[in-house]
Amino acid sequence: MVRIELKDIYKGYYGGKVVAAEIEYLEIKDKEFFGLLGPSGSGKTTTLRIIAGLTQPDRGMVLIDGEDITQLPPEKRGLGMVFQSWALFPHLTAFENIAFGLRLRKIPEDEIKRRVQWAAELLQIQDLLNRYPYQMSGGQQQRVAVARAIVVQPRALLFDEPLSNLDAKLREQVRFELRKLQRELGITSVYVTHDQAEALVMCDRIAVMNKGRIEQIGSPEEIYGSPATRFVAEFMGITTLIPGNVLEIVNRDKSLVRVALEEGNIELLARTNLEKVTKDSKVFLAVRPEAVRLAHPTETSNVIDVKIQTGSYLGDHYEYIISLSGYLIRLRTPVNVRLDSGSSVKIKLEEETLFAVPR
Ligand SMILES: Nc1ncnc2c1ncn2[C@@H]1O[C@H](COP(=O)(O)OP(=O)(O)OP(=O)(O)O)[C@@H](O)[C@H]1O
Repeated sequence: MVRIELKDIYKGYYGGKVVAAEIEYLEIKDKEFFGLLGPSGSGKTTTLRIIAGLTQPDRGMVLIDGEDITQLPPEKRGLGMVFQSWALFPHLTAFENIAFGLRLRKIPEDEIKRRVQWAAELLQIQDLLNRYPYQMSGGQQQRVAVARAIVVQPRALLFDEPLSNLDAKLREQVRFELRKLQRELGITSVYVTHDQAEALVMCDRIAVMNKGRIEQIGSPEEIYGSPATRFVAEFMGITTLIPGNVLEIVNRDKSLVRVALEEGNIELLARTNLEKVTKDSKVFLAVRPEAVRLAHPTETSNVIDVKIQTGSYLGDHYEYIISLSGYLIRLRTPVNVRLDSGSSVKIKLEEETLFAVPR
């Protein structure tokens, strides 16, 4: 079992002007694939380096399975790392790159051969073991870097944007392979990325970071579907936030509230987090394109009249811009449904997909 905890961590630079990481408590569970997600400079790498022992925190503790390892040097923590740059040794073959950590540990030669073979098979790079890094593609080098990290049988794996040097198509493929490998090995992993989609498809849980602090921890569904703060809502790709006030709690079990938008005399039902939002709370209604569609004639709940402003053809659908309470939102329709600019339509805003975020 390998469980990682951070307690009361603080790391600042320039006399505290820059807070690189400030984390009250974070637990990464056994066998979990845990994502640290946030924009550039939000403290993801600092947090990962503190776990690795490459950065010493100003304050706080790092624990593995309850044991305080804060003072332990990186090489004694038993953690495997895969970096963005992969950092393969250019003058060593794939085999020697993978074997490097084993040689440092003075493992006998036949055991080294066996273990490198094991890692190479897992990553399907058996045929590449005699090649030098310059003789391999980016994706192949990346596999060698992962093989090198797992061959020492680390207690946990730490990834820092390991796929960012790969093109989009390969990145998608390797995401699934990495995740499959992690499951097979049952190894606790921490994965740093600034890519929302990557975090959503790969991780069991995600911590969204902003300015060194964790804004929200949750499953991909929770982070995407129930953002706890405005920052998370915007970072996870919600295009429009419309100010409103909560009139009433409509259904506690479904976390459904009625929100009055500040402009335009419009009331809408939306989901929210009832631990943070109560009657009369000021909120933003977070509207994603997938919450908006044309209303069926018989629908009445969350249906409003709007005017189409402009439209664009996007190959597999149309996208129209409409104004809601003075804010622009998107309406998507299939290519067989064409609407004219200036025409009036009824749209439905799905209660289940609309989310009210505390303001
Ligand atoms: N060694 C350092 N000296 C000074 N400031 C630093 C140092 N390391 C990190 N910082 C600052 O701490 C903050 C967090 O940096 P960090 O690298 O952890 O962010 P990040 O989320 O990993 O960003 P990126 O995605 O760009 O790598 C940034 O403002 C950064 O400039």
